[in-house]
Amino acid sequence: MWKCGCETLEWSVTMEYDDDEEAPLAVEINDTVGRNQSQTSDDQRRKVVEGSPVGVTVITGYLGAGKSTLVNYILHTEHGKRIAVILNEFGEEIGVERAMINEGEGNALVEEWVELANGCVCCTVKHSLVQALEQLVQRKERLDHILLETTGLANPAPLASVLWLDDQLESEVKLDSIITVSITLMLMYYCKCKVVADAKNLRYQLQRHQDSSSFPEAFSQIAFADVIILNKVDLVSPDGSGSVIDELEEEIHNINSLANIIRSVRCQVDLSKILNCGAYDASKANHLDALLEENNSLTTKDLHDSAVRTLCICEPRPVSLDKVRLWLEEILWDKKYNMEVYRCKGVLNILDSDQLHTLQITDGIYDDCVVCSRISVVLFRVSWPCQSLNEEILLDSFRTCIAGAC
Ligand SMILES: Nc1nc2c(ncn2[C@@H]2O[C@H](COP(=O)(O)OP(=O)(O)OP(=O)(O)O)[C@@H](O)[C@H]2O)c(=O)[nH]1
Repeated sequence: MWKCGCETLEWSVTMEYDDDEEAPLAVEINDTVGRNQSQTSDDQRRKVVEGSPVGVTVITGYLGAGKSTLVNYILHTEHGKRIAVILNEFGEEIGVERAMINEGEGNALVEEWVELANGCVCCTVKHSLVQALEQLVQRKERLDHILLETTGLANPAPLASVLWLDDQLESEVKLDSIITVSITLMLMYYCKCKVVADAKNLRYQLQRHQDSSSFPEAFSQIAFADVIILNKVDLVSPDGSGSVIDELEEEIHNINSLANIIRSVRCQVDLSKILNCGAYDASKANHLDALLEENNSLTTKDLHDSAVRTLCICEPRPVSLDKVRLWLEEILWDKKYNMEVYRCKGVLNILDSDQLHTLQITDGIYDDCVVCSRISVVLFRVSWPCQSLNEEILLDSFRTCIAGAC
């Protein structure tokens, strides 16, 4: 991790994975939120505490696929479960993910939040994940389920081995399922070649990954999934049907014949199909063993697409929303600085506004919305192929968004 700060503008660029692990941040316990949601009787609760381990659902999916949208949907849906959420981010943009999940009406009903920053949960902060799980299971009488949202670049294999094979943990937590959220219409920037991965191109992209020895994220996320949510079908066909999507499903099944594929818009899926799946019973052991074997030879570097880099800009001074929009327009659509941005998300501290603004850009589609009150720091996350990265230009140009700046 390379970091630079000046008096008024702090920023950091994640150049490569940091070996130094940090303990999980702020395990926060909310005594009231979610309580009245539980419909489990005391007897049932005792049984849970004494007997069954807490189920963990791992939510993976490429950058911007809809992982937070899914977590958000689960947390805002009536299911009577008391859920803890573990969030993982590459950089220091802790708070951005959580703001995205709390988007919409009211706060999400969460028993506990654990935030794992400064690295990817599948490699550099794997140990922190184990610590976080250990802390959570100590309070398992308060919990029915744990959701683990990974970064968009996480490879599920190391997580599967931690959750499924760790003897220390296996009596207390249990891998319930790995859910991969896939973007039906996807823009991929991969090395020097730009691939528009609509249904047709996704096949090319997957084939490419299948043939490569590096077994990168998008492919492994599909290979390891128990459930694949084929999200954003609205961007391909209005009613989520059609031969293009059928073919795409077929391709996915060629990679992972066991996965259950669910088409969705905004991850609105039947929760009974994704929670308490018990996907890792004995019958799946051989399949998982084979996949884990395939991943064993990989190093940390192999786990990730080295063409993707992340920049996080933190600015404590309020910014002008109009100027931010203009700034983004120039970068994303006018290509003023000749950069190819794949994903951008942020929380904005807007001048004279006591509301929290989030912004989201995936595949060139812009979303901004007001979610709730008060924020003191602006956070951005931008990922793009490293050959076009120019941090200084981005940072300098972002300064023009500060309210009052010329
Ligand atoms: N059109 C459309 N947009 C969607 C759908 N699902 C999610 N989105 C939008 O896609 C953007 C990214 O969604 P997120 O849930 O933040 O994606 P993510 O996978 O958590 O993103 P990262 O954590 O950055 O990898 C947001 O602007 C969502 O509102 C969908 O089904 N259709």
